[in-house]
Amino acid sequence: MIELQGLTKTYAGKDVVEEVSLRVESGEFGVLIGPSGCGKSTTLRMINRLIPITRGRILLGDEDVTELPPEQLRRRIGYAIQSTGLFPHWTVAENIAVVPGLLKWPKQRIDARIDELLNLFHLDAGEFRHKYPHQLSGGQAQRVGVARALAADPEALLMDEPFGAVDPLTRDVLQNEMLRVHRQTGKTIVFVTHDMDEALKLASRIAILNAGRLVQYDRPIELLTQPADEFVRNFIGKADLGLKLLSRRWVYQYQQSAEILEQPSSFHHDRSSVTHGWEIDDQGRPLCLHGGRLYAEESEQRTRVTHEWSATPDMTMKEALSRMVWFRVMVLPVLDEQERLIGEVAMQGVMGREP
Ligand SMILES: Nc1ncnc2c1ncn2[C@@H]1O[C@H](COP(=O)(O)OP(=O)(O)OP(=O)(O)O)[C@@H](O)[C@H]1O
Repeated sequence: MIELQGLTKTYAGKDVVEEVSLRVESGEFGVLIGPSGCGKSTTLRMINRLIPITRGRILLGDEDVTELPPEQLRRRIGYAIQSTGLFPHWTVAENIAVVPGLLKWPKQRIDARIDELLNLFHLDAGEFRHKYPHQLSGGQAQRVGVARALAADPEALLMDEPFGAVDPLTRDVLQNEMLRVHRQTGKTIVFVTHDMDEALKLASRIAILNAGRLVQYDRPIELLTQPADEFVRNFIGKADLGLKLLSRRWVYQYQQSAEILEQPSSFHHDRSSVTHGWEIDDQGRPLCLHGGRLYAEESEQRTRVTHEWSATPDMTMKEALSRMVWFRVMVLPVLDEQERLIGEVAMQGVMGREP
């Protein structure tokens, strides 16, 4: 747990962070967001004492961080930043080993930890251990940066716009990995971003700062449905509120059972309704959708299931809806890890309930 109590930072007589109080519970994913210059990074850097506090207190568990010895602070709080901060003349393994080395872990334990972390981020240890930062793509370097922050198994992880510098596709992949790693490790995270979509996707709680002050600290859904004031409403962006809500909903919440056709060849679409069914192979993987197209004249067509044209339970409903629109279908198959059909998610299901 990390708790800020009346946290204040003053530069040249001006409060750039002013009386900020909030609590990120153990295992929570807290996000700090706000316009440029609102004090996000300053707040984050006070937590690990890179910047001295002017007033107020920060607790890690029930201990005041200003009273922790530096090596304890390094072990208990990991830190990852946008530019990764990897040492360019050190290999990936040497970079990850920095804090465990400072803590004088035995070599064997450090080696095992490096492999474990590279695996966690789906980087092949044999291949990546010996690479130098310039031999990595932006996304790979970012993974190594986060792996390094996790090296000594800290209870909390601070991240300052870690995915700010990568392209949108890689960013999406890294965000998904971050969610998975958060689920797997249960770390308490404080994450700074200026991207509302990123915040809504990752956060269990979002703190909105404006000019050094905390304006609202809430769960994403509450922020979207009950913004504290006009500033928050504008900051969230009114335009695609419905889609933003769906970015906080997951396919498994909308998943329904799928009808499997015993005799696909005899399937005939009834034009008055949107009935449809799935043809599967002997492994249970979907081959085709019969019916279920967006337009009536297409409704008798069979649609071959492809990897892109499907959903997984942990996909956001925004992504699922986007795929339905793109592929002009009313329904997507939901697949398990072996790509077997475990259900379906339908456009009607999205429309038929409150977001
Ligand atoms: N060392 C410093 N001396 C004086 N003022 C500073 C210093 N560091 C930051 N500031 C000021 O404090 C305010 C908050 O800065 P901070 O970097 O925390 O903002 P931010 O919300 O992280 O912004 P961004 O999204 O642009 O990174 C800004 O107005 C900045 O100019």
